[in-house]
Amino acid sequence: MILDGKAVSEKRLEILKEKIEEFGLYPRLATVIVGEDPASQMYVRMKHRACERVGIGSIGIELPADATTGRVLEAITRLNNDPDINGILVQLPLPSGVDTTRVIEAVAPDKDVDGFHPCSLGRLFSGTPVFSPCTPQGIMTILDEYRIPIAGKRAVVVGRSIDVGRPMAALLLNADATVTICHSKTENLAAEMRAADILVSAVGKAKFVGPDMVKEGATVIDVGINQDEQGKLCGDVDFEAVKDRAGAITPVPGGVGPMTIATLMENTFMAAKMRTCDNTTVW
Ligand SMILES: Nc1nc(=O)c2c([nH]1)NC[C@@H]1CN(c3ccc(C(=O)N[C@@H](CCC(=O)O)C(=O)O)cc3)C=[N+]21
Repeated sequence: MILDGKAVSEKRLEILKEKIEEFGLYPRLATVIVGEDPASQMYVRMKHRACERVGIGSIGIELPADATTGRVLEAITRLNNDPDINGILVQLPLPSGVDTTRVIEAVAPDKDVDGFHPCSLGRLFSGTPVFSPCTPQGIMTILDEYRIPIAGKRAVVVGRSIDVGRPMAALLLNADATVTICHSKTENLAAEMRAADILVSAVGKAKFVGPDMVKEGATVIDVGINQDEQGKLCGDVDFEAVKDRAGAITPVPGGVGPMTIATLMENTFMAAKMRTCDNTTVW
């Protein structure tokens, strides 16, 4: 079975659009992009387009590639203090001259729709999440939509980044999976991966996951964004070689990517709702 992230994201965006209307809210997202990396620009454009579609206002802050950390922090402080902005997204990666950790930690936790702030990650790891990072949360949504059982299952996450691997493991653990995190130093990696009922690959290497690493019937989630020999977009998984062995598998494109954006919209709605309706501060 192919897990159609595009279709699930469309469905979730439609539902969200109705909810936003029903609540009479006009959430607003600010994106911050530093430099002119074409891929980053494309992702940010896609995010603004999604905002428009569901009734979220958006503004884009663009800083030059040589902006100092101080200059980026200044922009974030302004957005933190702007009552019209509910969510702040700093597009990653930042240029090497900018201190990414300081920038992430400068975002007000109640506007942290990316879920990368230590407050958000701390909540997630304690099992009381507020904003979960969009890519792993989007993966949970897709597993849920297709009714893939998680509780008690063996989940293996390959990759330990702050934006994908670590929060993915925390979300799966919160859903009662037995979770293993693998990384570049893992011994007997293929054997670890072969034990997985749910295998999440966030490695960044084309055709990294072959059939010898996949248990028959496993659910395979491909977070990779790579290029094949022809320069075509492809994931970490050798899709053609794995698809018949896997019980369920996400394609690239059309799998995890669209879910990331749909989840960002949901997080931004949640940020607006928290401020306007809940009348409580979760922090
Ligand atoms: N602060 C921050 N938050 C992010 O969420 C974030 C980020 N930085 N930096 C970069 C990554 C990457 N990312 C993607 C979003 C959508 C697709 C997506 O929709 N991809 C389409 C294909 C698009 C194409 O044709 O290239 C698909 O897979 O079907 C992919 C990747 C968000 N990221």
